[in-house]
Amino acid sequence: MTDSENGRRLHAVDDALLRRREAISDLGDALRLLIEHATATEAPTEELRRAAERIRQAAAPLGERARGRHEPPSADDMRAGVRLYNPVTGAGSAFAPPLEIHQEGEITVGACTLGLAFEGPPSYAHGGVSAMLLDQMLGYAAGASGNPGMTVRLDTGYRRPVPLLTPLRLTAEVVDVDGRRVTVAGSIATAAEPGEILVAATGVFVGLRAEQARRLFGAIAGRGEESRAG
Ligand SMILES: CCCCCCCCCCCCCC(=O)SCCNC(=O)CCNC(=O)[C@H](O)C(C)(C)COP(=O)(O)OP(=O)(O)OC[C@H]1O[C@@H](n2cnc3c(N)ncnc32)[C@H](O)[C@@H]1OP(=O)(O)O
Repeated sequence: MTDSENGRRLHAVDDALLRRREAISDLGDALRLLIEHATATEAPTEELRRAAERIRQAAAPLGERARGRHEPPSADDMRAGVRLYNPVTGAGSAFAPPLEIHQEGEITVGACTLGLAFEGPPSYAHGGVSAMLLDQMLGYAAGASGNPGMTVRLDTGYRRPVPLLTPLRLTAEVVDVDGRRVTVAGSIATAAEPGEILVAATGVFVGLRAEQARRLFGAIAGRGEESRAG
């Protein structure tokens, strides 16, 4: 194969992957709309039954070719941090708000709006949802500082309830690195009043030893090697 033929082939693979990622995001958008409408709906009971039937029909072909627990999604790229089904940030996840995260210097900044599906106390977010957002934010900050790790501790202080259907601003910052142990602090506020902290959290993240990484993720890494080799 000539260089230009090889180049065209790689380009076609990239295009196919990009199209698949777009399709996954599109499906994620549709699922999130479905969840939000299904949570908010006061449609007649018969309409709920018809919708349930149509949704089962739509879901069936998606289940025909499904991956298993140790098989990463074909459109993901773990090394590049592309995780389309992450339940907090994944564009393809039905549950994800999704939270959008970026880095501003040393500070990790996140933005999202929680819909009615995330309700705990009436009109406010469930406390577990706030903890989930903060776990992701703090974990991202640890990774962005060059110290990726798993959460071993997450302390969450709920100062004010987090309003639904309101743009939120989240921040996180590494406060200490002690060997494999990284301590990160973060918070949730509304975008309109970023100075008023609603929820504050401190998390401890531990970088895995090689043996721990092999024990926990060896099966998945093995699959990655196989699919790259193939
Ligand atoms: C741009 C970059 C982007 C990056 C994007 C990435 C985004 C990702 C975001 C993802 C976000 C989501 C992330 C998630 O959701 S991660 C999912 C939730 N977390 C877990 O499932 C972790 C479960 N825990 C374990 O499997 C083990 O504890 C591991 C394997 C992690 C450590 O194994 P082990 O427990 O046997 O420990 P060790 O012998 O190795 O020693 C470890 C060191 O740590 C200290 N320690 C242990 N426990 C605690 C504790 N509770 N408080 C304080 N310190 C603790 C310990 O004393 C020792 O310190 P030292 O004695 O050496 O000083």
